[in-house]
Amino acid sequence: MMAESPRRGVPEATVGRLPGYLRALTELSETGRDSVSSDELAEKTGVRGAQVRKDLSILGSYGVRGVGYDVTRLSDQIAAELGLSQVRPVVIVGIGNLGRALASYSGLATRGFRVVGLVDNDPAVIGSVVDGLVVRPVSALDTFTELPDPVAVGVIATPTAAAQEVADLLVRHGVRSILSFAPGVLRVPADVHVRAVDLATELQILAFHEHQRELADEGQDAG
Ligand SMILES: NC(=O)c1ccc[n+]([C@@H]2O[C@H](COP(=O)([O-])OP(=O)(O)OC[C@H]3O[C@@H](n4cnc5c(N)ncnc54)[C@H](O)[C@@H]3O)[C@@H](O)[C@H]2O)c1
Repeated sequence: MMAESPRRGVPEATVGRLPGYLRALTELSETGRDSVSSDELAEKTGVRGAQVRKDLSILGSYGVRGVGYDVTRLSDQIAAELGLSQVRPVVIVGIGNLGRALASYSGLATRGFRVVGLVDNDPAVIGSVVDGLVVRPVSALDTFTELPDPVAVGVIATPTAAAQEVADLLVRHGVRSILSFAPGVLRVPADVHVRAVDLATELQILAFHEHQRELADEGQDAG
């Protein structure tokens, strides 16, 4: 059975496609478009038209025949479903190559997130400034988690060896959503949501497909 998000039975796979629809709708809106058909949304997001219609109907949105979906209304609806109507504070732990790049990534702000804290444990890094924010020691996590608007997402950009320790620390500070860039599995309590971005795994999957193509080509040459 497909996993469902806890609140109202929106399948996890549908949730995973909503950001793509929202990005396409934002682009359309920026070019002054008022409406869009499900087939155009499908083309822009690489999802089948029938799937787009099904996903949107789960949100209670049905296109008008011959007109399609209202771009603004659908964007608002998806943003509300994703909980983007409020800005969510983010703290990044591990301000090395990747942490610095993430801290300066403007796409976070335009998608409803605000980096409020940068944390590292290296005295050589602590005190440096990245995109207007001073890197703080790990002990400063309290400062961010006790804000009136506490940290919603903790991003882990440390080496793998430190990732579990950092995840434990974030959880102890009440962070319930973690995005980890460190390869490997994190053990967290059941009410903590972890998303992992593993670049090396993605590249290895591409390598597998390259390898299959090479084997097929060799087979053809031999035959
Ligand atoms: N750099 C990339 O392009 C890239 C791409 C994909 C994934 N990753 C992954 O992201 C992670 C970071 O990569 P990087 O290249 O930025 O490494 P990096 O070595 O440049 O930076 C890691 C930072 O984490 C800090 N750190 C280490 N232990 C810590 C702890 N316990 N608490 C707080 N800070 C701590 C270090 O002081 C350092 O500043 C790695 O797990 C890596 O595999 C990196």
